[in-house]
Amino acid sequence: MSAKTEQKTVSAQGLSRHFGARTAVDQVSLELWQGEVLGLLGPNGAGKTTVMRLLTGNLAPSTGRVEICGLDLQKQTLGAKACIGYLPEVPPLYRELTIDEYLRLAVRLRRLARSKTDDAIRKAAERCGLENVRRRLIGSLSKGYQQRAGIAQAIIHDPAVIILDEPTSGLDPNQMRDVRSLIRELGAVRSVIFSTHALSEVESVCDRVQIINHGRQVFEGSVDMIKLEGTRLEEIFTQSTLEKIET
Ligand SMILES: Nc1ncnc2c1ncn2[C@@H]1O[C@H](COP(=O)(O)OP(=O)(O)OP(=O)(O)O)[C@@H](O)[C@H]1O
Repeated sequence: MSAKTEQKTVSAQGLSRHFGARTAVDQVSLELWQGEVLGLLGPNGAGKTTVMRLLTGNLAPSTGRVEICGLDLQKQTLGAKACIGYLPEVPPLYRELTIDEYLRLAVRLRRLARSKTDDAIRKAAERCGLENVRRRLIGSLSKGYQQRAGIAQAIIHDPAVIILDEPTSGLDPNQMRDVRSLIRELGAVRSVIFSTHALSEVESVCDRVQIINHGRQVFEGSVDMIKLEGTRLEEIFTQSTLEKIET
């Protein structure tokens, strides 16, 4: 798998988030190092998106704290957010813009220096395999290419931490394979957290997996260790998310 280093990039402790009487996330902690890919798993409504929104500073926690590259997300917000790239579940795309125009907008939103704009767009487009469609309207591209555009905006500022909410959802098998290998490439030198419902994806792409159920962390472990022990992730998932029926 990838080359994990000693550099801790994400540290989230005791994160909870309530929406009125509903607890979406309950005391979740999470750590990530440079060169690591973490898969976030859980049934529908488990709290994965909410955890990601808390980690990216798009949502304030009810309790707990998040550090990104040693910066407190709530107190040193701008610095911490500059280290994060985020692809939400519904990618923030503008169908009427070309890829180039869209990435130019992403550069401006990230307040990168003007002199770095062209280079940043070229690198992000190259990394995401978008070189040949830079002048095409986003609305005219396939879902796979649109997803790549979403990832390109997330990495435009070369962040240390990349957070992707279901990046392969709705893609065909070839597009899935491409996005998975992109995640692996990104995770080789950065830190990536992504959510998915595809367990095989976690086994092939991730270094570690964390399972959430009803807002609580119910499993955390290394993918290599799971394989070494001869256990199947599917079994672990079923066991840790199984609803116990009271008799
Ligand atoms: N803004 C909100 N207001 C009220 N409840 C919310 C809000 N956002 C999320 N929730 C609730 O929090 C819980 C967790 O939702 P979340 O979207 O984080 O789950 P998820 O694991 O990402 O689900 P899925 O796999 O279906 O995308 C759900 O019960 C959801 O209804």
